[in-house]
Amino acid sequence: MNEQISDVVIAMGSDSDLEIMKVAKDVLEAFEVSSTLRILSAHRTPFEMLDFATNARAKGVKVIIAGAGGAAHLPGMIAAATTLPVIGVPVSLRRLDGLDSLLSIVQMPRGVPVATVAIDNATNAAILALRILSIGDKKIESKLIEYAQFNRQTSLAKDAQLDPN
Ligand SMILES: Nc1c(C(=O)O)ncn1[C@@H]1O[C@H](COP(=O)(O)O)[C@@H](O)[C@H]1O
Repeated sequence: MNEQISDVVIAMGSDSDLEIMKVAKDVLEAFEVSSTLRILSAHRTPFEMLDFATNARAKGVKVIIAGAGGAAHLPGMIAAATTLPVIGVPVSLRRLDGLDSLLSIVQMPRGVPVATVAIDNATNAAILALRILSIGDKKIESKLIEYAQFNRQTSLAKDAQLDPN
């Protein structure tokens, strides 16, 4: 088991989610924030998943990103066992196109929130994690401002190219 812990842990239900979830790690890396990838499943490794969620805060984790597909109970079960913020990524599978994952993650009962991003949108999960971390970190805050400026400039350039007249 990987015991190395960063501010952000990116958990996923299976290695088949890795291609989608790895994007969150790449985005965090671009902001110079390290993260730890874990395969944890509420269904297949319930005891390890609960052990992780129960002890995450004490180990220094600040935000948990959790992605899963299908009957995607992982983000909600992690949220049930920690008071840390949990960001859920619905991963799309071949059948049902991710709608099952989305509904499994987003429809949490009152009192146990999972901040759910769009289907397969691990980028937004990372950006939201960075926004949470930026509350206590000026360096991340200024990088987020730069990122928004970059997106603005990119969009303005596309607008200008569309019809230069
Ligand atoms: N939804 C969950 C959970 C869970 O919620 O605990 N554990 C695995 N899975 C999901 O099962 C899908 C298929 O997994 P396999 O490809 O390993 O059969 C994956 O998208 C995974 O997230």
